[in-house]
Amino acid sequence: MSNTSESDVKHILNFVENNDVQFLSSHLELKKSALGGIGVFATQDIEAEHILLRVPKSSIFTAENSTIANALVDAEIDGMLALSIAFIYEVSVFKEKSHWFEYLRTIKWVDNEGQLYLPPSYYEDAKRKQYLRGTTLDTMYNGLSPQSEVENGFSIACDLAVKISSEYHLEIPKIFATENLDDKQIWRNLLEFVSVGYSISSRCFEIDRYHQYGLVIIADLFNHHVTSPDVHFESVFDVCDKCGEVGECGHIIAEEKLTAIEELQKKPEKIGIFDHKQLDNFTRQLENNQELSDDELLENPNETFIEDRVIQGIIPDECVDIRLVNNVKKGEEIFNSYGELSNSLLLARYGFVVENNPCDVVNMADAVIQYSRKASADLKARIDWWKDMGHEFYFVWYESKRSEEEEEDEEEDEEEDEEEPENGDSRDGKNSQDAPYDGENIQDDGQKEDFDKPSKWLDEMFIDNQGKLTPLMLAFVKLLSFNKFEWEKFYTEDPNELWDRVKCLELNSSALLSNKKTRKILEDIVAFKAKWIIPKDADSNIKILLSSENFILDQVRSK
Ligand SMILES: C[S@@+](CC[C@H](N)C(=O)[O-])C[C@H]1O[C@@H](n2cnc3c(N)ncnc32)[C@H](O)[C@@H]1O
Repeated sequence: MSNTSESDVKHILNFVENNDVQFLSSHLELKKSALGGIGVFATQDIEAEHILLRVPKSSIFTAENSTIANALVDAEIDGMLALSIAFIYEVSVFKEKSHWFEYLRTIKWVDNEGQLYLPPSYYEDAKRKQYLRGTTLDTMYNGLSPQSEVENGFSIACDLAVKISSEYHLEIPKIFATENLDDKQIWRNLLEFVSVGYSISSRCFEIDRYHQYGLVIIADLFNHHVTSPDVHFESVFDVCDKCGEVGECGHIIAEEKLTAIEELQKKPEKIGIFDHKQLDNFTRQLENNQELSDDELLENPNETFIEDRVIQGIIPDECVDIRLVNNVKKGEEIFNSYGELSNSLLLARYGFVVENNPCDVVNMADAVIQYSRKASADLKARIDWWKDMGHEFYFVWYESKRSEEEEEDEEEDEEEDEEEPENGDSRDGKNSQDAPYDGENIQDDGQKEDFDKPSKWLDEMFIDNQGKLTPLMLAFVKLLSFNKFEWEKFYTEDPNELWDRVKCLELNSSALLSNKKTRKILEDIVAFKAKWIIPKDADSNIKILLSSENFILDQVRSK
């Protein structure tokens, strides 16, 4: 989808040269990849742990670093929306005058034929959309419906452009100049806005609490590998969200001072009357700490950077790094991972899919609904119970059991690690372009909501690439397999009793398959999923996505 052309590599390298970016050019080259666009390739063998790229946060394109940063802050616009608006101003208003132009000009949102890159929710060809109806992209992520967040974002951006024009006398970017346009023309502008957002979010990284999302030169050229990524994106994420400082800064001191005042005022009986001297001592202590941590930062050595062009005075914690985690051989393409993403999510966020994607899944929501409609009154009662309360209880029980097991594993690992030396790297591994195409809507895995999810109980019904059911779907099948007596014995709406009972719903995949009754229930549900007929005239992304769903369901059918 969003691919860089070979002729743009020189602009990228110019920007690198002029912006204190450390790039291991002695061992790497940017050239055409078989996957499309540009990729990053090794020109010599490189061992794991080397840093391939170090970019000061001040050289990352973020809303905070952009020319219109103040206007965005004043308007309280942040996240991906701020990044998209800032990008549009740099490339369409400031152009050559922009500090960022040499880099941002290389980011395309239209293809060579002038067609906009659009996510499935905004495909203009109705047939293309139709081919994806009923797929996981549709049923699990609602990824074929226009996104209200994007459309609200567009209207916020248009209003802001008018405000900026009157306050700062800046021209209104064409994309936001909607006054006097008819609905059709406004829709075209909206589509272009969607396309810009889709393109930049397919290559942006989560930087830190201050910058939020940003475009990191060269880091955004690594293509995605599902199973064995070679690099890791590293950034100190926990910085002051007001100024971006690592460690104690004036804002944090002020915040801690405020908290201290509140604490002192809250507990007069313990601490006595509010004591200014006590508080000033506390503040001085914090200020001293800050000086200390600044010194520490300056001393931070840079051992693994093998580039000859090491720039003096760069503070590693104020940079983001791309670190190699695998050994790579001369001539190989070096890959990042954008996350363990199904084809539906890859298509929605990045505009491509992967053949034989081990992270692919098929959502069974539609089949479960149809199965439920045809079920007997007895089974319907169980399904209603599961929908109303069962799945929530089971989810909480299952998660707590899993975290207990993880804690036990960690304790065991810690015991084993006690003899081994520590790595010492405190940087966050905010890996990959795990960020959204529409900014506020598609989000980091597990942290925020993906699109408008239909309903959690259905959302958890899916089958993975190995033909395995999710724990909640397994439990659902087990519930349906109870005979009348077992169900009556199990059924309760008393939360205290339920906590103890839900554990008997636990089932694993091999137990499901070895039991005739549970296997039959699964077959009955899967029977509501028709096999996709692969349309000859569909594009390759659609063909791969549909074939992958067929492959996953065939595995269940054949068992
Ligand atoms: C962050 S960019 C990577 C660099 C990109 N190749 C370029 O030329 O700018 C992400 C885009 O690269 C392409 N891409 C990355 N990994 C891919 C893969 N495994 N298969 C197909 N396309 C991929 C997609 O077009 C995606 O939207």
